[in-house]
Amino acid sequence: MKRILVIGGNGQLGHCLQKLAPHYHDIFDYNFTGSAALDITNYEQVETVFAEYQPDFVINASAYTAVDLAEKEVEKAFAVNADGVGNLAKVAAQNNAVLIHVSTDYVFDGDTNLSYSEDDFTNPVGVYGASKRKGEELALENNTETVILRTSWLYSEFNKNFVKTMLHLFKIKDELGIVGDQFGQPTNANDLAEAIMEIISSSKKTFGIYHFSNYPETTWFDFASKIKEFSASDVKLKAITTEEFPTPAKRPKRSTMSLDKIERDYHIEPKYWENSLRDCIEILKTEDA
Ligand SMILES: NC(=O)C1=CN([C@@H]2O[C@H](COP(=O)(O)OP(=O)(O)OC[C@H]3O[C@@H](n4cnc5c(N)ncnc54)[C@H](OP(=O)(O)O)[C@@H]3O)[C@@H](O)[C@H]2O)C=CC1
Ligand SMILES: Cc1cn([C@H]2C[C@H](O)[C@@H](COP(=O)(O)OP(=O)(O)O[C@H]3O[C@@H](C)C(=O)[C@@H](O)[C@H]3O)O2)c(=O)[nH]c1=O
Repeated sequence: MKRILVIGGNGQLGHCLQKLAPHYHDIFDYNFTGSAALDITNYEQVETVFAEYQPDFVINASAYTAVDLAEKEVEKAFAVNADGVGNLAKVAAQNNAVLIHVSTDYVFDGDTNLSYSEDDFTNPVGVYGASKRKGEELALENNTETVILRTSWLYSEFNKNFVKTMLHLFKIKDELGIVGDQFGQPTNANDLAEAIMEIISSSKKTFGIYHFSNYPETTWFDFASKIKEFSASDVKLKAITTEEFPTPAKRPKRSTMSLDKIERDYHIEPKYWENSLRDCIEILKTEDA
């Protein structure tokens, strides 16, 4: 049986992978680790866990994801998102393990009207994006058998994310201003977990960078408006500009990614974000009931 080591098992994506694991228990053995058991910034610890478990595949679902705080905690963001990823890639290569690493649309500056393809120029506008881009480079340099999945605007029923923040704010506010001039593609992390497992299960693997998200593009305001509709909230939403919602970190204006390559190489078809959002809100409603 092939072995999968999941790093960041307690995170949002980690939880989605755990939820999906029973579907694959006949084919794969899993080891889910949190940062207490495996801190990827600690090279010796990475080596020890690999030596003990001997994984065939490593899914890196761990990251420093606090976009605004990263502007202050630069070293911490780079330690996890860059150096830690380099550690994983090196040790994975020494152990002949395939690395599936997750990255972000925030590696792009967003100053475009086109969808980004995988080999487009990166130019992060914040520390989080810069640290994730460095992580991509270190992953590819240190392990030729690396698949990088860049995704965007991730949410799910687990952990902290935009959908859960909105649902909380809808309960405590009468009116909310939401940025309507930043464009991107929301992605249900459960769909990302499925894509990762399809790639791992695929008999023919191609490596390198792939984009994966739900589609088509939208704005944070339109995304919030659908969250309001699906949750039957009567909060009042107002579209505002980026300038009207100042944040410590700059965010890309339009980070929409083309999804053609993953469809061509792995036959993974993109899903409509509205359908995936509806699924998530239905789950959250039953949890709330
Ligand atoms: N969230 C989003 O909107 C988006 C996320 N992404 C990317 O998707 C991936 C998954 O994100 P998501 O699930 O939302 O992230 P979360 O913030 O929910 O989870 C990240 C996990 O990383 C773990 N972690 C942090 N530091 C370390 C470390 N030094 N060693 C080991 N583990 C560590 C934490 O573990 P513990 O809890 O055990 O401390 C945490 O559970 C990340 O690569 C992220 O950059 C891409 C686009 C959008
Ligand atoms: C809470 C809130 C946010 N916003 C805006 C701020 C920002 O421009 C946008 C999204 O806010 P957030 O801070 O929740 O999202 P943010 O942390 O920027 O989300 C990003 O996270 C990282 C990890 C990624 O990799 C990205 O793909 C992306 O998902 O919504 C409002 O306009 N009104 C509000 O009330």
